[in-house]
Amino acid sequence: MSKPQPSFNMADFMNPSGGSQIKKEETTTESTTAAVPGKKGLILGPDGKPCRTCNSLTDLLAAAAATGKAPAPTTTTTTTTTSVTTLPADCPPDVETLGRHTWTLLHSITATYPTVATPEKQQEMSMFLDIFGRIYPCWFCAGDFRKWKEENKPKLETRQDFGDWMCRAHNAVNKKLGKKEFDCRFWEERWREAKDGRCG
Ligand SMILES: Cc1cc2nc3c(=O)[nH]c(=O)nc-3n(C[C@H](O)[C@H](O)[C@H](O)COP(=O)(O)OP(=O)(O)OC[C@H]3O[C@@H](n4cnc5c(N)ncnc54)[C@H](O)[C@@H]3O)c2cc1C
Repeated sequence: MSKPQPSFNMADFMNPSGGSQIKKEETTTESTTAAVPGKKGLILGPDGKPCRTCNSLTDLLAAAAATGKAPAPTTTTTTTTTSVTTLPADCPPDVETLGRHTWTLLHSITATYPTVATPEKQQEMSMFLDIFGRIYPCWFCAGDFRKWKEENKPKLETRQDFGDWMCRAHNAVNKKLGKKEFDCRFWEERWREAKDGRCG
């Protein structure tokens, strides 16, 4: 069966408005061009096409709208005070949706980790983190995660240590994106044992 042909030119997808995503230099061998610091435009994947899981929906839609291939992005007010551009639920994830769901998985893994882990469990988790850093679908996010992990060796002896380590890993990304850092004293309350009745 033949592969579907792309219905766009690469130049069509250079984002004229720049956008909010951090554009990172290539950090892995499997990645490609275009993501040069200071250069405006969508981040490309290994196939030379815009990488959906590396760009925000806002940027993807703005680029598509600029070429008349999609309507201009709309914003929706969520239950918080934040206005966000939202995807229909059956669309593939952008960098933000993928990130949000992945952090839920990663913090939930730490929250259910043994209080004191056996050497085997620690080895298993170490392998998981290595593989995660290689396969995460946003290639430059994965590269930065690997670099951070190299400089901050995973602490896998206890749940408390591992949860705190993951919280600091997440904060490194928050900091990079200019977001507020989370107070890691409260990671367990956030991801394991909510203190008030709202969470059941
Ligand atoms: C490994 C990894 C690397 C990433 N790298 C990039 C990147 O380079 N560029 C990019 O644009 N996006 C990146 N992302 C996505 C980014 O981190 C966010 O997930 C995305 O921007 C959506 O953010 P959010 O504000 O909804 O909350 P998220 O950051 O997704 O957080 C979800 C929830 O986790 C809680 N939380 C926040 N910080 C912490 C913490 N430190 N510890 C515990 N709980 C916390 C809060 O309750 C928050 O609502 C990455 C994601 C992952 C998993």
